[in-house]
Amino acid sequence: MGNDIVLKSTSLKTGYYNKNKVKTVIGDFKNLTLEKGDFIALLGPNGVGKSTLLKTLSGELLPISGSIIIDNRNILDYSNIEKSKVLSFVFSNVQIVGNLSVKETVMMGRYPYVNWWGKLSPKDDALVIQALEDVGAIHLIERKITQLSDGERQKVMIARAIAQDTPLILLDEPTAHLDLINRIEIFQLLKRIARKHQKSILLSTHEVEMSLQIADKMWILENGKCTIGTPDAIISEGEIERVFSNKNIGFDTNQGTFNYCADKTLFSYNISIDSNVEITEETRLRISWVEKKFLSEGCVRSDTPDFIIHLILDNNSKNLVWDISYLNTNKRCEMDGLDLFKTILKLYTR
Ligand SMILES: Nc1ncnc2c1ncn2[C@@H]1O[C@H](COP(=O)(O)OP(=O)(O)OP(=O)(O)O)[C@@H](O)[C@H]1O
Repeated sequence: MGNDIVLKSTSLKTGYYNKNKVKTVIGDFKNLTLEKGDFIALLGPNGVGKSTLLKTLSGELLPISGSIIIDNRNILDYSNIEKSKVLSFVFSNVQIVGNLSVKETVMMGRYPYVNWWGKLSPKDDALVIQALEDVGAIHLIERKITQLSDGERQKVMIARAIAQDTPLILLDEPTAHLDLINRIEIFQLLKRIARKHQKSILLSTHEVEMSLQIADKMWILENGKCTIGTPDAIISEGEIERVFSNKNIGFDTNQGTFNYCADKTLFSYNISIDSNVEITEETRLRISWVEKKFLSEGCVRSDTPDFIIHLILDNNSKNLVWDISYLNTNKRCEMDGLDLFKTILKLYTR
């Protein structure tokens, strides 16, 4: 195993045994490798087997077959205490045991290293402080874990994993239930940790757009198989569209974002801008959002459209207005996208 490889699995099958010892294979993976400093997002639809894979890689679940080597040793050969020195696992639903303080919670990450007398050393104390500083939660150190918000608690659980100081950190949906700012913060924080401490980090997530922007590599699970690649490779191979798009969700490969589309085509349109209109950034933005609205309603752009929509400067009001041509009718309406859509819909359905 190369020096930078932290985990390597070979011919790994994940899954479960029922009461009668009948096995269900959930995932079948040829080779999976995690290297030092990797920040990897594990993605896939609900129920595809992300948690099962993480639990198997962490040794919580036995593989159906195949091997997992961590730090040059088979995971089955590790005692629990030895395993907690090579990998830490952050769960999505934080199980709070007792009424511990933030400091005591992060201290738990140091228990694999307690000395003969079961005592934590000043070095352990320093590592706990450092971990809380790394996640930006040092100000919470004296608080009770039960008195934190979900985002704060998640940062503390990540601090505990940092304090555990393992080469490998696995996280199961660490951003579930968090608001956008906290989701981005957790992603960036984990990436910083991967870089700064050369940890290998694998997290399961449903954040496709964020993973494309922040992760080094993506592992995409589908039908029990895993496709691995950098975001640019994954996008250019059309993998995101294939796995995550459907008739209602389109993927914009240039922007790396999803667009919501309607099931049925309603009407076709074309938008143009009058030469008297000054095209500012705001106008351009407005039009692009009008088009998103149209897309979500099932309207398609066409060169031979049902509706010709022209953005003009109204001579009287000096405001920008939409001029709509449909059959032999002309109608005007406010710049607003919803107003435009409703006006067109009325003409179309009358
Ligand atoms: N203990 C279990 N015994 C049997 N089957 C299980 C068990 N836990 C999960 N499964 C099944 O294994 C499959 C994969 O579940 P898993 O939780 O790994 O999916 P996931 O990709 O993490 O899903 P989600 O995105 O919804 O969290 C599902 O069909 C699930 O019902």
